[in-house]
Amino acid sequence: MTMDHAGFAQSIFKAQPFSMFLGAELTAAGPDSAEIRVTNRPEIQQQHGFVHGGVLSYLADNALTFAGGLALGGDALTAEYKINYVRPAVGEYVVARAEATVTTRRQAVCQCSVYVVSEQGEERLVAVAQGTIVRAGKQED
Ligand SMILES: CC(C)(COP(=O)(O)OP(=O)(O)OC[C@H]1O[C@@H](n2cnc3c(N)ncnc32)[C@H](O)[C@@H]1OP(=O)(O)O)[C@@H](O)C(=O)NCCC(=O)NCCSC(=O)Cc1ccccc1
Repeated sequence: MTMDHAGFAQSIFKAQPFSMFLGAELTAAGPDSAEIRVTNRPEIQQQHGFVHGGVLSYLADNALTFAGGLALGGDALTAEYKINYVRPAVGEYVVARAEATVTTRRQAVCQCSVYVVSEQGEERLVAVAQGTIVRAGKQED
């Protein structure tokens, strides 16, 4: 049976109160990839008017884990990730695109790029992240 990746991912995403609080949208999901966006607004910015690093981290964390969870075929959690903020995010919205680079029995190593998008639709890379996503659930011994 073919898995409905987008439907499965949307059902989990909509059950995340924090994602709903931020007004985030899961805009794409595939067998080993995910895209999440947040519209820029003053409430998510830091004191210089840049999108707060915590929001960029949220986007990377969530996109990495959706990509990894889809690649692993079920419920998953972020074990760790690392992020580089390479340019301030100033624009209309921020979007994170993640994919699983390596998937093994227990874990998926995933990479993510976060872009800020201008009113004209121009994308600029603002952060890059890599994380390890593991299967969720207790070990049955
Ligand atoms: C500054 C650095 C970290 C390092 O730069 P370097 O390696 O020396 O490289 P370089 O100088 O080449 O710059 C690279 C690019 O960056 C641009 N640019 C640089 N500075 C500015 C500027 N002032 N304004 C505008 N743009 C600036 C620069 O034009 C260039 O862009 P381009 O290639 O021409 O298009 C840079 O990577 C960066 O800003 N990252 C994003 C950091 C970020 O947004 N963090 C999250 C928010 S903080 C937070 O939430 C937490 C918090 C808690 C408590 C209190 C406060 C905050």
